[in-house]
Amino acid sequence: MNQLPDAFLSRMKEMLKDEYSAFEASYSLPRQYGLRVNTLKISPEEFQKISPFHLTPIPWIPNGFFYSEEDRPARHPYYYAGLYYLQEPSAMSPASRLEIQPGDRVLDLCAAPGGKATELGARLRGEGLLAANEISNSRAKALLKNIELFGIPNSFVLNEAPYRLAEVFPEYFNKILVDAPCSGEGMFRKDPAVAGTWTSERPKEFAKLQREILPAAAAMLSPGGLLLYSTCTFSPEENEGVVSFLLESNPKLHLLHMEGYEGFSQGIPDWGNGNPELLKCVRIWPHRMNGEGHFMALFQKEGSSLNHSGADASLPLRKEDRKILEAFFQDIVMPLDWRRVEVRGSKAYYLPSPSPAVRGPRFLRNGLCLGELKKNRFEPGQPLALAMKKSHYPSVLSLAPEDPRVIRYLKGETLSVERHETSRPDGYQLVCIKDFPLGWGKLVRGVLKNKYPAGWRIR
Ligand SMILES: C[S@@+](CC[C@H](N)C(=O)[O-])C[C@H]1O[C@@H](n2cnc3c(N)ncnc32)[C@H](O)[C@@H]1O
Repeated sequence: MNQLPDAFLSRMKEMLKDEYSAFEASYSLPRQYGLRVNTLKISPEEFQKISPFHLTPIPWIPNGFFYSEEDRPARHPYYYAGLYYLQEPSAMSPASRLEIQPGDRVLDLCAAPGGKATELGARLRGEGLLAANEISNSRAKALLKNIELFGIPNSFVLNEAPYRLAEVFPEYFNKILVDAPCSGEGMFRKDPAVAGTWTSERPKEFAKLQREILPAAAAMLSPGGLLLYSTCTFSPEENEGVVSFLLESNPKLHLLHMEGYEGFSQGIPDWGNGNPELLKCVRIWPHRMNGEGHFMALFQKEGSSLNHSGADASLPLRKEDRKILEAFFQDIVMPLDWRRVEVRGSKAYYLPSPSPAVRGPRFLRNGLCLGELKKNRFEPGQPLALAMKKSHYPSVLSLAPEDPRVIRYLKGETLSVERHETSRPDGYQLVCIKDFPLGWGKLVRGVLKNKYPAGWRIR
């Protein structure tokens, strides 16, 4: 670990007093590696059975595991099947403490690269809406890819400033996560470069930004709805200070207790405006548990939930498009509500329900991309493959993890396939690793043409 900034250390000394030496000593310990199972695709128990990694459950996250540095799960084909997300263990906490029910209207306002949005989306189980927003265009693209990899079928991916979204979605969402841009003091052990960019001005600058973002989130929260604010930093002004500001400026918001864990510490009222309610906030300290550091506050807005029963907005499907789509989808054993299928340009999408008719915000994706309509035929898309189960498609090439063709498939190479390996001798095959789809291939006389998208291929 490089030398930490002096101004940071002396502020932490003042904050932590007797505990400071334990905090400082935690920086000489190795960082923690975490993996969160995608429960849309596999249960944590089943994953443990098939996983080749050294996993130990993370006690405060039901689907989270510590893994060993030598495991390298980012290189394993299961990663490309979207079976898990690699995430620092304390960063798993915010999404786990925002209760999600299938059917909820969920907004992740600062979502890229998707560490928390993928978990929120998985817990919707395909019902309701996940709106994942990211202000930076390049980061929003990474977010989209992670949402597609996870197979989340009911999402919007947006690229907007929070205040612009607030104009479009007044009191619309009943669950909102604001995992705010912050000075990142809890990242110093994981990513020493963050320590290099820290200055003593950073907390104040970020607190200003957080005070701009949170009112927009509060305006989009429906009565009775829940808002979780989180940062990965320790500075009081970005945490208890910002929470105090939000409570003072929004009298309808109240703090709630979160499901505890022995290592969680309370917020400190004196680090905000002295309001004893701040004790309900949670601080994760690296010297008190096996995580790098986080802060969370869970708010509820007064009132009871509004009924958003507005009709879903989808364009009518042209007869000829539907005919082409039906020819492909008649084979797929996956429930499809045709009122939610929309063709834009040459691409077909499956819209979430609800799918509010909104104008104005920049969308990177509105619904699940099913694939492309070509002249009188349909080419299924990569996001569709990842949102499917092996049992949904009648002809599957199921490869064992150790089969060298898995890596060759992920590299975009053409594969040889024996006749007995698929049910159909030609046409589209859903290529799977064990039971989990990786993408499409098209079989012609024993040769599988690779349909794995060029931008996703491994080198
Ligand atoms: C802590 S990161 C989010 C991490 C993400 N939730 C995850 O778990 O993968 C904060 C995000 O806020 C975005 N951001 C920066 N300025 C912003 C602003 N003014 N309004 C909204 N988001 C902003 C950053 O681009 C960054 O992606």
